Amino acid sequence: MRPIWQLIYEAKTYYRPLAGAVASIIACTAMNLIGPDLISKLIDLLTGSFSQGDIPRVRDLALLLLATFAGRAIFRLTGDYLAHYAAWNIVAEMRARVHDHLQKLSLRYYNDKQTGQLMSRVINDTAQFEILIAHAIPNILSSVLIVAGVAVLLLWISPLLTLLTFLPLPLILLFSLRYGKKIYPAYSLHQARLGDMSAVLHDNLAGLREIHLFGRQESASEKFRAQTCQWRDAVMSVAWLSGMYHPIVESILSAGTVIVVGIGGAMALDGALSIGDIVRFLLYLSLFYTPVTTLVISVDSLLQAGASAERVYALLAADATIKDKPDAVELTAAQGRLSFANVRFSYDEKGPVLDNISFEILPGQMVALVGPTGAGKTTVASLLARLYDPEAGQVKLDGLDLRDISLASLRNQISVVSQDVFLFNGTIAENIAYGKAGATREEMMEAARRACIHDFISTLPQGYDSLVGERGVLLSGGQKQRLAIARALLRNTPVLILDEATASVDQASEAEIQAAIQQLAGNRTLLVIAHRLSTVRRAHKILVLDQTKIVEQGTHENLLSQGGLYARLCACQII
Ligand SMILES: Nc1ncnc2c1ncn2[C@@H]1O[C@H](COP(=O)(O)OP(=O)(O)OP(=O)(O)O)[C@@H](O)[C@H]1O
Repeated sequence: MRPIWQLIYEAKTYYRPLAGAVASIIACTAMNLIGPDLISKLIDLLTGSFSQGDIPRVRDLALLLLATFAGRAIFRLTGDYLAHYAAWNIVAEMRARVHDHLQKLSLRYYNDKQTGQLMSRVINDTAQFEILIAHAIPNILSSVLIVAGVAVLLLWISPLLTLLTFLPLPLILLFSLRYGKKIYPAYSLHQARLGDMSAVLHDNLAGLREIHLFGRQESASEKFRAQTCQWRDAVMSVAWLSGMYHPIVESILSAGTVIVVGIGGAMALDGALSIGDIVRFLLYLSLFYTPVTTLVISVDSLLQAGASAERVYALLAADATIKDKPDAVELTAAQGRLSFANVRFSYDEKGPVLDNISFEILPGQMVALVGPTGAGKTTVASLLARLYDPEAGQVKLDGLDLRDISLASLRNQISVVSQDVFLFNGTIAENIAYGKAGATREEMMEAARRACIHDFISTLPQGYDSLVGERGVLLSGGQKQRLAIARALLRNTPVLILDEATASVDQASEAEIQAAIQQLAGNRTLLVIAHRLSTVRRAHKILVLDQTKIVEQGTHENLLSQGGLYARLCACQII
């Protein structure tokens, strides 16, 4: 229940509409309670010594009843609107908050998470808050008010009959407590299964190309179907529990009606109660049963929202490990001196990916990082951009430990073109300008020219305003890479890291891009990670990474003459 209290506490920003909703609920309850009283008065009048002179009283009672019903409708509408207004605002804010938190969390957090699962928390779990705020809590409030009001009125009509009618209530309470214990885990499981199903759906849609290429549509369908079956089973277990609960509660409650009809009828015959009182008692009793059932359903929703709130707050409690120190330095224009000092880094308990790595890249130098696949080259780039922090040692820019520099200012000094280019669904211009807000068309075109993509863009009917499709599906791998290079060049940062940035580009274009990038070296620091060693021959220094260590470093000629790993790698590529 703690997450529910936390959510209710956080809803305080909407106290005005919520207070309005509460006031409307109270007014609506009052209207509900007045109705049976007016009807029984009418019956008393009609079954008593009714005369023509009583007609105005009948008319007044009817008009009052009409006003009560109209008032009830107006207050219900107002309460409903205000509660929904607050609820949907809270859901929207919560979704934005969870999204923003996800943006802040370090990459390490995502290592063991599935995108679909996280999407389910942002969309499905937060949707439960609307049910809580606009339905469960107002229903609980109005039910409690009606139950309390009706109990007082019933006691007032006949204390004996009331006590007899309420005999089954402790049974319902006991039963409800046991039910709560069973249904809460069932709701948690339901939300978890919903998350699993979203995760598989996300994988199957994102990996559609691979599914087609490997002819795995059937296995993808089976996987999704299996997940839907698990979700269905979880929903069915919730449906079974709540489906069983409601008829049982109703049956216990209906014992009350039997008692009123039997014992109340006998009391009326004895003259201890009037027919009007019996009718009033029965009308109030029917008012009493509905809220008791509603209360149960609402407690259900409350528990379901509790399970969702728990999942959402667990996500919000995850701490961003990569964050600014309170006294972080704002770097405005870095010189671009990069260094690793005895750096050790592991992704998990499997052991270090980098161990005791030290090197320095001077401003304006072009340094290449080469090595076998999986040696840790991309990891070096990630540490330089502070996507991760080292376990031991220091990564520095201009002699400052990256942990002492504000993240925003650090990222303003470094551009990284990654192996896997990600383009956003939008136009080519939007994707190039992504790295520099407010870039002019001219600047964008200049960057595109340097990345050898301008000519291609010019052939498109809509030029720079052409759409790239989701994740850039409308472009080839090489075109995407060139766009990503243009995006990085436009930023014009003192440090540029190219991680296999030209791997999908044909050799002629690669030579052109290399020449353009080479021109950049001199006034910026360049770290080039490449498998195609022909692209790194002119580097000031080549670092050779293998099995967590830098095993060789020097110029192309030096390293070739040493006849070590670099020479062997070059021999394989016959450069
Ligand atoms: N997010 C991650 N979680 C766990 N292990 C990872 C993660 N990313 C990379 N690794 C592991 O770290 C090691 C180094 O990976 P890295 O991507 O840095 O190698 P690389 O030299 O860039 O490889 P390649 O040349 O194939 O791109 C690999 O063994 C890889 O399996």
